[in-house]
Amino acid sequence: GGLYSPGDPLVLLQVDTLESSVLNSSSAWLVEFYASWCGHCVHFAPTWRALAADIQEWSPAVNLGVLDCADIANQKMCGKFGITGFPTLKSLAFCAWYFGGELCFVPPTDPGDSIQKLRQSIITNLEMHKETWPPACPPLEPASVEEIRGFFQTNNVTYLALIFETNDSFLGREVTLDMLQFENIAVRRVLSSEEELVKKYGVTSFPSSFLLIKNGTFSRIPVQMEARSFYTHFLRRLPGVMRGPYAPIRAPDMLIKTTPTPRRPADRSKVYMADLESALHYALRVEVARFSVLTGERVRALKDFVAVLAKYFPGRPFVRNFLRSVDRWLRNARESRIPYSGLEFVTWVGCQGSEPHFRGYPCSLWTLFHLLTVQATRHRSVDSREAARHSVLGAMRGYVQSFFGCRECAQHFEGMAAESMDKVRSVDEAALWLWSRHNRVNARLAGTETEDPQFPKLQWPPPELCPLCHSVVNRRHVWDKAAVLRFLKAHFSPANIFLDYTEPERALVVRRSREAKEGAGEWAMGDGEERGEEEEERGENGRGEEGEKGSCSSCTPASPGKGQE
Ligand SMILES: Cc1cc2nc3c(=O)[nH]c(=O)nc-3n(C[C@H](O)[C@H](O)[C@H](O)COP(=O)(O)OP(=O)(O)OC[C@H]3O[C@@H](n4cnc5c(N)ncnc54)[C@H](O)[C@@H]3O)c2cc1C
Repeated sequence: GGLYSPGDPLVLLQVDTLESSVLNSSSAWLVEFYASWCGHCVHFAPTWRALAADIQEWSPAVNLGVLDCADIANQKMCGKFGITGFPTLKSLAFCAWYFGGELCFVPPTDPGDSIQKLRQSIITNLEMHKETWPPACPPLEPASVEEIRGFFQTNNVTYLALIFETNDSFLGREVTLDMLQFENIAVRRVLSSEEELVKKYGVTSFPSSFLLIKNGTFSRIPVQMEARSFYTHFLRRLPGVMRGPYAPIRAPDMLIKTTPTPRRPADRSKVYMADLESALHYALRVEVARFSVLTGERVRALKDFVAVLAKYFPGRPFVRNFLRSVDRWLRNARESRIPYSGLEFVTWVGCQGSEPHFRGYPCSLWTLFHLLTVQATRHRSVDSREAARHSVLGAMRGYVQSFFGCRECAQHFEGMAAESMDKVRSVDEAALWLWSRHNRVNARLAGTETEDPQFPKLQWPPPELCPLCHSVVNRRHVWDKAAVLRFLKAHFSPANIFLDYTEPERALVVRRSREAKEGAGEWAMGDGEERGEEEEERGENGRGEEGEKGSCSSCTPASPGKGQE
């Protein structure tokens, strides 16, 4: 389930229905690619729904759809469309790209736009595709004197409504599309510059509209206001005008399979390895993989992120081996371009929301980074270059900037980072910095529609988790930072990570692509036919069966003294 339901006046697409209904369709499609976990998509959904309702009548020519890129099944398709942030609007214009492999997107519309602006930009986009005009779409260009003169000879309708307007007005085109499903009437726009027609009908104000009847008579359309809804209301009630047999496209909705996710009871005082591993997979295999090729800043961000993970992630041995291999591979890769492909399992436990669009990935990403900042306090680095390479906050900043799909979240986070991240002087301060910035985000989001009612956004840790963190001075709440730091170190410690609901161990492999040409490689996680040097690196308890139950102290990279550096 995503943010939309089958009752909404738009088409819920899935990877299979996208192929069958959108590609090669006789109408134009505007598809919102969203991620159900993305707060800004939650905010945008009412706008998109309202737009769909507003232009429902245009549906033989223009259809609105949605595709949830957070749904693993759709991931590849989203990658194919080059979706790198959410929400993204793309118009899939009816041209032959599916056959020719050519993508013909129009520039995405700004999700902050009003319904009117979005509606008008649909028309503008349609008009940019003159050669590939959707067969189901009526002509929208201005009418000429000749066309009007011979109109009733060439068209079998009783009425022709002429909307006189200035060039920049969208009214005529909107009413034309609004009347698309109605028979026995046509609507054409006439520009105010079309002097002969303006004179002929005695038009004195723009916009205004005239009704021509097949028997040769004409009259001004009497409306209270020269506006879209008044025109369509009048025209749809003319005698002999009725709705045609067009049936809107709804069928694909039926194909949407929603498998209810089982509730996984979780304890709020614990951290779950399933969330952390899911965050890793989602980050590396979904978010990073959205970019078909990585270059420049993104390569650096990925390298820093993986370096930090390889050093600090207290994972099961096979995950740690995997991270170290990726790190090594990324560091040694001379190539500046790194293509790769995807992988697919994600289970939320501590981050499971009461609805599928709550919590999940962003929750696990916060958890992962808190854990990493705390792990870093356990490794004192002597070499400052080494320390810089393993700066958790720097890696988080780079990751969020380069890859985090919720682009507005990324902007907010970057704002906070730019303001104060460089003032952080120690690993302890880094853990506290992230804690306090996360609390700022919690405060900003409390009470908004992205808040899961069952997990209200509170200042964290609440008194029941850490009584000592809170005190009151002069009747004002104050945090005891030393207590908070102690609490963070205990909460995000390997001993507090539980393995409930983790997937069984898999061998995760980094390999050079078989097809790799010179200068390019691939990295992939697989079921592991190709175990290379990673095999030798397996930890002492390679199978980790004990570790499947209880906490994860046995799967940590060892305590500081044990020399994992
Ligand atoms: C970098 C970043 C920026 C974001 N910006 C936005 C935004 O601008 N707008 C938007 O709508 N959403 C944003 N989000 C998403 C949002 O912050 C939440 O992650 C999401 O709404 C899920 O909330 P949640 O209730 O699961 O708890 P989360 O806030 O995700 O927290 C996850 C878990 O971390 C623990 N926790 C909570 N607070 C703290 C803390 N202060 N210190 C340590 N641990 C803590 C708790 O155990 C909590 O369950 C952002 C996410 C990230 C990762």
